[in-house]
Amino acid sequence: MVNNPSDSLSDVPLNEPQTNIEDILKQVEDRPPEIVLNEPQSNIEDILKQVEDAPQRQQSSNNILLSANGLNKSFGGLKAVDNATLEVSQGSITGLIGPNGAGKTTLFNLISNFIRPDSGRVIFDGEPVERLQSYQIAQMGMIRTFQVARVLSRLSVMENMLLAAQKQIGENFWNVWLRAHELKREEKELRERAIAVLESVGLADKANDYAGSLSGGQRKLLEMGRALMSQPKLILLDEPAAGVNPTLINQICDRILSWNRQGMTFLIIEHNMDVIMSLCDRVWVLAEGRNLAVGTPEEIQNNSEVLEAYLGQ
Ligand SMILES: Nc1ncnc2c1ncn2[C@@H]1O[C@H](COP(=O)(O)OP(=O)(O)OP(=O)(O)O)[C@@H](O)[C@H]1O
Repeated sequence: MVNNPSDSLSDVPLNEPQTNIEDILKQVEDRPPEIVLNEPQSNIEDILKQVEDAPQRQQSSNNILLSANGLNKSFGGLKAVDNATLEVSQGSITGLIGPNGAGKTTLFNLISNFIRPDSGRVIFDGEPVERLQSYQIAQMGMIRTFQVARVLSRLSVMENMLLAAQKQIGENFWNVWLRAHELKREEKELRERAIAVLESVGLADKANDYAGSLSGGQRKLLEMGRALMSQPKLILLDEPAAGVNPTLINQICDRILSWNRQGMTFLIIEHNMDVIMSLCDRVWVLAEGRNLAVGTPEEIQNNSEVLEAYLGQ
């Protein structure tokens, strides 16, 4: 006689699954000790990390938005940045100056992680960032510009602005292409914001021109506008006045001051001392990769070591 499957099922005692659960619970209880030991180890690491970070979190609550400590970077035998320290207070315009080759741009690159430090620590907005990718730092709200403005020449000024508003996910072609397509959804709101920012940098009438047709100074203004589109917490400007005519320099300074009054924090590398003196609350001086001085613009202007470093050049 062939067994009916339903008959055989009905033969299974009802309490069988309960027995299985008990077995499973027993197995969990009997887990090998090494599995259990792993858990406290990772907790201890977490706790140590929290203790390590505690002073910096404290600093952050003391109004320090960015702090770099003991940063080092060598290129072959050349120590470009040598145990450098720098702090930027929330809401400030902080200057970074020094003779040619002092290591200012390298320090910018280390802070924004365009290059990795050999050692040292960077805390941004209360978090250590020296191990993050540069795009992750940008996503956290630290945006930088370059000595030679990096605009997308074959796109219009407006397209440059719209792309900058997207979450920074790296600069390769496909990421840019993906971003361009994602834009469709939120375009209206972004366009309104872009027009407002372009008006504030005096480029609204160039919105439909190719970015490549702009002058060097206008590209710098566009780069600053792009930085603002992502609504950052801190903007790092690398020589905003270099190669720019005096009228545009005044316009750039006005814009920086006006955005600062609205709450934006800036760290600025600049050789033009008039710009540094008129904009900055506090100035850090580097020479040969090392910290030489820090103080108000007036203090720095009258610091004999700083004058010597520049004259020595
Ligand atoms: N990628 C690199 N490879 C080798 N050397 C480098 C590199 N980048 C910078 N340097 C060297 O490191 C030193 C510091 O350069 P850096 O550009 O940071 O100085 P800087 O203060 O920004 O100078 P400047 O005011 O002229 O722009 C210089 O001697 C420079 O030649």
